[in-house]
Amino acid sequence: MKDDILKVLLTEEELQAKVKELGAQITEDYQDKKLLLVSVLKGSVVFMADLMRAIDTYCRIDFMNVSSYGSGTKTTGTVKIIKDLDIDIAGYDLLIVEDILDSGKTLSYIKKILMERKPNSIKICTLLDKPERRQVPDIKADYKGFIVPDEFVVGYGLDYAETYRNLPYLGVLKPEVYSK
Ligand SMILES: O=P(O)(O)OC[C@H]1O[C@H](OP(=O)(O)OP(=O)(O)O)[C@H](O)[C@@H]1O
Ligand code: HPA
Ligand SMILES: [Mg+2]
Repeated sequence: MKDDILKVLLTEEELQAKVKELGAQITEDYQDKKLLLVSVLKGSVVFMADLMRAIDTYCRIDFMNVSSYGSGTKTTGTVKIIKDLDIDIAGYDLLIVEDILDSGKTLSYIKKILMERKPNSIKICTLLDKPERRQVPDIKADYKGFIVPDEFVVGYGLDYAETYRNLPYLGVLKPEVYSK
C-alpha cells in the first residue's frame, strides 16, 4: 500500500498536533454549550475519533452518512443520505466534523437540512480545506486544520475507491494507481 504513495503532504505528527490545537479551541468555545459532534461518515471517522478525545468539555456524538463521490475522484454533484442522525437535534449546539471541504456540495447540503431541524447553533470543523475547487462559494468552515492544494489526497480517513483510509498520514497517490 505504501508503494502507491507519491508524496506525503501532512505527516502523522503534523496531523496530531493540529487536532490537539483544534480540540483546545473547541473546548474553550463550547464550555457552556450543549455540544453535539456530528461526524460525516465515512471520511471523517479518523479525524472524529482523534478530535473528540482532544475536547475536554461535555459532548455527545452522532453520525450521518452521505456520499457524493462514488468510486471516483470527482463529485457527482448529487449528495445522497445513506444514514441520518439518530437523535433529535433541537436545542443542541452542533459541530459538524468533516475530513475535507472540497466543492462544498456535501457540507452545504448537510448544513441546510440540519438547520431546518432547529438546533441552537451549527458550526463546521473541517480538517482540510481545498478552496481552489469550491463550487459553492458561501460555505465556510468555522474551524479549519489545513489548506491543501488542488490534488486528490488520501489517508487519515480519506479514500480513493474506498481504499487508503487507514494511512496515518495524508498523501497523494502515484498517477499509475488510477489506471489500475
Ligand atoms: O466538498 P465536496 O466536494 O462535497 O467533498 C467533500 C466530501 O467528499 C468526501 O466524502 P464522500 O462523498 O467521498 O464519502 P466518504 O466520506 O464516505 O468518503 C469527503 O469525505 C467529504 O465528505
Ligand atoms: O481530495 C480528496 N480525497 C478524498 N476524498 C475526497 N473527497 C473530496 N475531495 C477528496
Ligand atoms: Mg465524506
